[in-house]
Amino acid sequence: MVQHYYRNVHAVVFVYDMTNMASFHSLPSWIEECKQHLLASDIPRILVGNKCDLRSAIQVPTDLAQKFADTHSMPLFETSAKNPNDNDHVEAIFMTLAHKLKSHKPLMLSQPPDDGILLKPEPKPAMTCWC
Ligand SMILES: Nc1nc2c(ncn2[C@@H]2O[C@H](COP(=O)(O)OP(=O)(O)OP(=O)(O)O)[C@@H](O)[C@H]2O)c(=O)[nH]1
Repeated sequence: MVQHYYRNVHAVVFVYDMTNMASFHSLPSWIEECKQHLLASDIPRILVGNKCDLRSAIQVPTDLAQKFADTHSMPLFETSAKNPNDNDHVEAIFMTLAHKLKSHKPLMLSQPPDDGILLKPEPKPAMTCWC
Protein backbone atom coordinates (compact mmCIF):
# COMPACT_ATOMS: atom_id res chain seq x y z
CA MET A 1 0.00 0.00 0.00
CA VAL A 2 1.13 3.56 -0.63
CA GLN A 3 3.68 4.81 1.87
CA HIS A 4 1.67 7.89 2.92
CA TYR A 5 -1.16 5.72 4.29
CA TYR A 6 1.27 4.66 7.00
CA ARG A 7 2.31 8.15 8.07
CA ASN A 8 1.06 9.26 11.52
CA VAL A 9 -0.71 5.97 12.14
CA HIS A 10 -1.76 5.55 15.77
CA ALA A 11 -3.82 2.37 15.52
CA VAL A 12 -4.59 -0.39 13.04
CA VAL A 13 -7.87 -2.22 12.43
CA PHE A 14 -7.38 -5.46 10.48
CA VAL A 15 -10.68 -6.49 8.87
CA TYR A 16 -11.44 -9.80 7.19
CA ASP A 17 -14.64 -11.11 5.65
CA MET A 18 -15.97 -14.02 7.71
CA THR A 19 -17.53 -15.50 4.57
CA ASN A 20 -14.25 -15.45 2.68
CA MET A 21 -11.38 -17.64 3.91
CA ALA A 22 -8.99 -15.97 1.43
CA SER A 23 -9.49 -12.62 3.17
CA PHE A 24 -8.54 -14.27 6.49
CA HIS A 25 -5.48 -15.89 4.93
CA SER A 26 -4.30 -12.53 3.61
CA LEU A 27 -4.05 -11.10 7.17
CA PRO A 28 -0.41 -12.18 7.73
CA SER A 29 0.67 -10.25 4.64
CA TRP A 30 -1.10 -7.12 5.95
CA ILE A 31 0.55 -7.54 9.34
CA GLU A 32 3.89 -7.96 7.58
CA GLU A 33 3.23 -4.86 5.49
CA CYS A 34 2.64 -2.84 8.66
CA LYS A 35 5.96 -4.14 10.00
CA GLN A 36 7.72 -3.20 6.76
CA HIS A 37 6.44 0.34 7.14
CA LEU A 38 7.97 0.44 10.59
CA LEU A 39 4.71 0.85 12.48
CA ALA A 40 5.56 0.48 16.14
CA SER A 41 4.70 -3.03 17.25
CA ASP A 42 3.02 -1.68 20.38
CA ILE A 43 0.44 0.59 18.72
CA PRO A 44 -3.14 -0.53 19.40
CA ARG A 45 -4.25 -3.13 16.86
CA ILE A 46 -7.54 -4.97 16.66
CA LEU A 47 -8.89 -7.75 14.48
CA VAL A 48 -12.41 -7.52 13.10
CA GLY A 49 -14.34 -10.25 11.29
CA ASN A 50 -17.13 -8.67 9.26
CA LYS A 51 -20.39 -10.11 7.83
CA CYS A 52 -21.22 -12.28 10.84
CA ASP A 53 -24.90 -11.92 9.91
CA LEU A 54 -24.38 -14.27 6.94
CA ARG A 55 -24.43 -17.30 9.25
CA SER A 56 -24.89 -19.99 6.63
CA ALA A 57 -21.98 -18.63 4.56
CA ILE A 58 -19.38 -18.37 7.35
CA GLN A 59 -16.03 -19.88 6.33
CA VAL A 60 -13.81 -18.58 9.13
CA PRO A 61 -14.70 -20.24 12.44
CA THR A 62 -14.45 -18.08 15.54
CA ASP A 63 -11.96 -20.43 17.26
CA LEU A 64 -9.57 -20.20 14.31
CA ALA A 65 -9.81 -16.39 14.27
CA GLN A 66 -9.40 -16.27 18.05
CA LYS A 67 -6.21 -18.36 17.87
CA PHE A 68 -4.85 -16.00 15.21
CA ALA A 69 -5.81 -12.97 17.31
CA ASP A 70 -4.13 -14.48 20.40
CA THR A 71 -0.96 -15.27 18.44
CA HIS A 72 -0.76 -11.66 17.33
CA SER A 73 -1.88 -10.17 20.67
CA MET A 74 -4.96 -8.52 19.26
CA PRO A 75 -8.53 -8.53 20.56
CA LEU A 76 -10.99 -10.15 18.15
CA PHE A 77 -14.42 -8.74 17.32
CA GLU A 78 -16.98 -10.31 15.06
CA THR A 79 -19.49 -7.90 13.65
CA SER A 80 -21.84 -7.04 10.86
CA ALA A 81 -21.58 -3.69 9.16
CA LYS A 82 -24.99 -4.41 7.68
CA ASN A 83 -26.99 -5.61 10.67
CA PRO A 84 -26.42 -3.55 13.83
CA ASN A 85 -28.17 -6.19 15.96
CA ASP A 86 -25.48 -8.75 15.28
CA ASN A 87 -22.68 -9.47 17.78
CA ASP A 88 -20.24 -6.64 18.49
CA HIS A 89 -21.51 -3.27 17.37
CA VAL A 90 -19.20 -1.29 15.13
CA GLU A 91 -19.48 1.69 17.53
CA ALA A 92 -18.49 -0.48 20.48
CA ILE A 93 -15.45 -1.74 18.57
CA PHE A 94 -14.26 1.78 17.86
CA MET A 95 -14.96 2.83 21.46
CA THR A 96 -12.67 0.00 22.58
CA LEU A 97 -10.03 1.21 20.20
CA ALA A 98 -10.43 4.79 21.46
CA HIS A 99 -9.95 3.60 25.06
CA LYS A 100 -6.86 1.65 24.03
CA LEU A 101 -5.49 4.72 22.29
CA LYS A 102 -6.16 6.89 25.32
CA SER A 103 -4.37 4.53 27.69
CA HIS A 104 -1.56 4.03 25.17
CA LYS A 105 -0.82 7.78 24.96
CA PRO A 106 2.65 8.34 26.40
CA LEU A 107 3.06 10.35 29.58
CA MET A 108 5.77 12.93 30.05
CA LEU A 109 7.41 14.55 33.03
CA SER A 110 5.74 17.89 33.75
CA GLN A 111 7.40 19.69 36.72
CA PRO A 112 10.60 19.08 38.66
CA PRO A 113 9.52 16.80 41.49
CA ASP A 114 9.54 18.05 45.09
CA ASP A 115 8.16 15.14 47.01
CA GLY A 116 6.95 13.11 44.08
CA ILE A 117 6.78 12.87 40.33
CA LEU A 118 3.88 14.50 38.53
CA LEU A 119 3.00 13.03 35.20
CA LYS A 120 0.61 14.63 32.76
CA PRO A 121 -0.53 13.64 29.26
CA GLU A 122 1.43 15.03 26.32
CA PRO A 123 -0.05 18.30 25.00
CA LYS A 124 -2.40 17.81 22.05
CA PRO A 125 -0.66 18.25 18.68
CA ALA A 126 -1.85 21.04 16.40
CA MET A 127 -4.71 20.11 14.07
CA THR A 128 -3.51 18.07 11.13
CA CYS A 129 -4.84 18.70 7.67
CA TRP A 130 -5.49 15.43 5.85
CA CYS A 131 -6.07 16.98 2.45
N1 LIG B 1 -24.49 -9.19 4.76
C1 LIG B 1 -23.51 -8.29 4.88
N2 LIG B 1 -23.07 -7.66 3.80
C2 LIG B 1 -22.09 -6.75 3.96
C3 LIG B 1 -21.51 -6.45 5.22
N3 LIG B 1 -20.55 -5.51 5.04
C4 LIG B 1 -20.53 -5.24 3.73
N4 LIG B 1 -21.46 -5.98 3.08
C5 LIG B 1 -21.75 -6.00 1.65
O1 LIG B 1 -20.63 -6.48 0.96
C6 LIG B 1 -20.53 -5.81 -0.30
C7 LIG B 1 -19.18 -5.19 -0.43
O2 LIG B 1 -19.07 -4.15 0.50
P1 LIG B 1 -17.96 -3.05 0.38
O3 LIG B 1 -18.20 -2.05 1.44
O4 LIG B 1 -17.92 -2.60 -1.05
O5 LIG B 1 -16.68 -3.84 0.79
P2 LIG B 1 -15.41 -4.30 -0.04
O6 LIG B 1 -14.38 -4.69 0.94
O7 LIG B 1 -15.07 -3.24 -1.03
O8 LIG B 1 -15.93 -5.57 -0.85
P3 LIG B 1 -16.02 -7.12 -0.50
O9 LIG B 1 -14.60 -7.62 -0.43
O10 LIG B 1 -16.79 -7.69 -1.64
O11 LIG B 1 -16.74 -7.31 0.81
C8 LIG B 1 -21.66 -4.80 -0.35
O12 LIG B 1 -22.73 -5.37 -1.08
C9 LIG B 1 -22.04 -4.62 1.11
O13 LIG B 1 -23.38 -4.30 1.27
C10 LIG B 1 -22.01 -7.14 6.35
O14 LIG B 1 -21.59 -6.99 7.49
N5 LIG B 1 -23.01 -8.06 6.12
